Amino acid sequence: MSPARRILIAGNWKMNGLRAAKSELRGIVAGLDPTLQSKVDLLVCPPATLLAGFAADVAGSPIMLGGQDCHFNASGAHTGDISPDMLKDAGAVAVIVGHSERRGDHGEGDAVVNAKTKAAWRAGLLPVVCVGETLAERDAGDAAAVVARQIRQSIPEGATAQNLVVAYEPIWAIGTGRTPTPEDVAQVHHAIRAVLTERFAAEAQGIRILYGGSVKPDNAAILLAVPDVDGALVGGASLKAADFLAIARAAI
Ligand SMILES: O=C[C@H](O)COP(=O)(O)O
Repeated sequence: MSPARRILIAGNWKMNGLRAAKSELRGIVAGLDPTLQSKVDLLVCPPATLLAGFAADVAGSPIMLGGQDCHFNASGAHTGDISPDMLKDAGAVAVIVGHSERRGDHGEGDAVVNAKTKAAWRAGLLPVVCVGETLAERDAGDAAAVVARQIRQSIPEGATAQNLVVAYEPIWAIGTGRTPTPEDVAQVHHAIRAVLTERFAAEAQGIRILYGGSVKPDNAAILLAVPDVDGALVGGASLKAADFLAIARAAI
């Protein structure tokens, strides 16, 4: 973790959470302390149905809200979709794009992720662009190459340290309790930094690269200490305020 890059701990609630889950959000806000606030950025990405209702609860706190996906258009005839402008209007400052569950469940390829990233920028949102390899790709020794290709194709020209976050999420580690070794994480994050540098020169040094995939309170410190890991994208463990805060505290 470079001192120039602030740690970001992001929670992706995925398709979990009814209005009563607001108690967990309030628990996160209540659990903040000055040390945590001074060293770590915290982002909560609830389902879109909860965003607007959560905005009042984070007002005045440093907790940021984000969407989990967006359309690449600002408005129009796209039944069931949500635009980045709508997310912003509901209180989001960021949006996850290219999550492997979107890529897998909805057939979203790198070109679509690229368009969504541009759309997020147009709306003034910070995109968190997800990349990651399948187990077969890892077993074939292709993890770094797959991720490098996704970085080249999913991220448009114009990325800067301020307008982009990358999340490396090996698909086989998501929700499985399995994680790569710290050495494996370091190797892929180094490869990501190298491609970002090739494309965005000095800006790449400031772009945060998060690790995601079965991050829990008991493994967070080890994963967050890996070079070039600038934070975490947390799924299951972000649903409980105590676990999310424990992961954030493990970063400092
Ligand atoms: O976006 C979050 C990731 O997919 C990780 O999910 P997980 O922490 O439940 O493995």
